[in-house]
Amino acid sequence: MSTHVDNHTIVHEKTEMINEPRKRVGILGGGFNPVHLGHLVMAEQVYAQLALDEFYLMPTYQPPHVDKKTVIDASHRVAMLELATKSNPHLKVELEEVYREGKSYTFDTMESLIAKNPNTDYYFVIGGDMVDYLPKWYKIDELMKMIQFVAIKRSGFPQTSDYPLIWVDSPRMDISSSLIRQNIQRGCPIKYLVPDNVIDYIQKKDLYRHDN
Ligand SMILES: Nc1ncnc2c1ncn2[C@@H]1O[C@H](COP(=O)(O)OP(=O)(O)OP(=O)(O)O)[C@@H](O)[C@H]1O
Ligand SMILES: O=C(O)c1ccc[n+]([C@@H]2O[C@H](COP(=O)([O-])O)[C@@H](O)[C@H]2O)c1
Repeated sequence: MSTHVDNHTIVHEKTEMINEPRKRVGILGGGFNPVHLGHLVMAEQVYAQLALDEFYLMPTYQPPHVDKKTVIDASHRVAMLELATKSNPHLKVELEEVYREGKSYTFDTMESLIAKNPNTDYYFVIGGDMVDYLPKWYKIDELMKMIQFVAIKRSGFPQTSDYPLIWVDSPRMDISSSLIRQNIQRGCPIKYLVPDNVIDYIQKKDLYRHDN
């Protein structure tokens, strides 16, 4: 087999890339400490309402801001995400930040993902509670030019921003990872708040009972 590549082949390949429809990919970044039904409902709603091609849940390695609490080891958070997304063919887990380690600044992550996938348009999803905090994100103005932010409307939080966000309406769910951790510590149920296979994992590994 010849490995010779002539100019005609290169031009042909470039034309193919240009003609290829751009891929539309959603990302929900978070601690997922642990993943809960609120995350999964948001992901599914944005995937469907924006007619995306794929959707990724992306665990942080280390939350980017110091005022955030610590998270348990990434290996457990990833294992729970794998279990939670197993039955849904278009929900996947993105491990970019876990592999990179260190603080998970979204700018660094998206710069790397865009370099690896230049034919993809990214839709980065955040809860409505995080919108007011966007001006404090690392290199936010550059990040805004690189990706499209999508905000999920959340009760009790304003639905306005100076940034060009897409607002998506999703069933309001008053669930958070903090609530799940609190329930576990207090011996309160987490059934129907977290997928059953994730509950099994939490019990088997004895997570969250002793610390937050
Ligand atoms: N119930 C929910 N409704 C809307 N957005 C949510 C909900 N739960 C989490 N989010 C959003 O999902 C993203 C990832 O959140 P994260 O993994 O930190 O979960 P969390 O439940 O907010 O965690 P914690 O309680 O530990 O702060 C964030 O943008 C957050 O605003
Ligand atoms: O890059 C930043 O400055 C930045 C600041 C706050 C949050 N984020 C990202 O927003 C996502 C949700 O954050 P959190 O703290 O609610 O888990 C997660 O992917 C973080 O990396 C990113």
